[in-house]
Amino acid sequence: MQTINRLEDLRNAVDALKIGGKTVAFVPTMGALHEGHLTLVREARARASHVVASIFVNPRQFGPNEDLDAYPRRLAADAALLEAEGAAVLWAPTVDQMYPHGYATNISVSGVSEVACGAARPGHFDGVATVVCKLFNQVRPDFALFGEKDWQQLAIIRRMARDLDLTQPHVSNIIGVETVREASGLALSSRNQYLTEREREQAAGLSAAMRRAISAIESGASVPQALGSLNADIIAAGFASVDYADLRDAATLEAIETFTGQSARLLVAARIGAARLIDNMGVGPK
Ligand SMILES: Nc1ncnc2c1ncn2[C@@H]1O[C@H](COP(=O)(O)OP(=O)(O)OP(=O)(O)O)[C@@H](O)[C@H]1O
Ligand SMILES: CC(C)(CO)[C@@H](O)C(=O)[O-]
Ligand code: BAL
Repeated sequence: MQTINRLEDLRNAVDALKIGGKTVAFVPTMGALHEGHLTLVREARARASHVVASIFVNPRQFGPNEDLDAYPRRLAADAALLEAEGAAVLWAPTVDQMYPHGYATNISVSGVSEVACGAARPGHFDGVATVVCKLFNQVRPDFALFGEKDWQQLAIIRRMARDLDLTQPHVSNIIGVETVREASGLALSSRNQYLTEREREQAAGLSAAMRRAISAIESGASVPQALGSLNADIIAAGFASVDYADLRDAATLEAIETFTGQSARLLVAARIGAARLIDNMGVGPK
């Protein structure tokens, strides 16, 4: 595997990978890799001839009081994991390369970016859309893979690809991969490292509470009532606060007040210890 940190070298490497009509699948990450990321790489390998992964802790998607400085960075260990999974190229640009002096362009996807995590983290999804658009233009992959753990992010990237007529990748080749969980049900996340052992056990209560709320909604309970009980259950599990616990349309993320079997997603963000954890699950037809 080649680790590359100059754009010109990346372009040459990707051109070489594509010789003979070979395909490239791209897995963007912020590093601190875990089994969730590695599952994306395996899925990418199954879909394309070669895999390009990126590691870039993107300052534009962190708010002023968020964990940009504390975010775990361990490039050498991550590179070894990617190499063992058969990735061909690791693209690891610096902040100055991504946003050189004078950089002035922002991509903002309205609607789907404005609710849930977008309301709780102003500017976050502009930062995500902007960096992902740049990464797509830099790598020009045939496929790109994202985790469903970040469901709203995936919906925003698909909206952006559709709206901007992106072809590398085309929106139909932006692939969502099911959330990888610990045996306890806790969704794997780089930010789980901020949890103590006790908080990690308590955090497992989040997915259990979500599953109970989904059963209630699918059995006909009123959505506001089920979400009220879910909030209480999350706090009872040991979380300090709930940023949001919403039932939303799976694609547009519009709020759903009455569940009538439509394709819906239960999305939650809640705080425990030093971590803000997110999770989401499907409701209704799978
Ligand atoms: N548990 C998981 N299952 C599947 N995909 C995942 C999982 N965790 C992260 N991913 C995906 O990996 C990609 C890179 O995510 P990122 O590097 O931000 O990791 P993360 O664990 O989500 O970190 P964070 O703690 O910042 O949310 C994203 O597409 C994300 O959705
Ligand atoms: C997609 C992404 C790599 C953009 O920085 C990031 O938001 C992430 O890791 O989910
Ligand atoms: N995986 C989402 C990236 C973020 O929280 O900034």
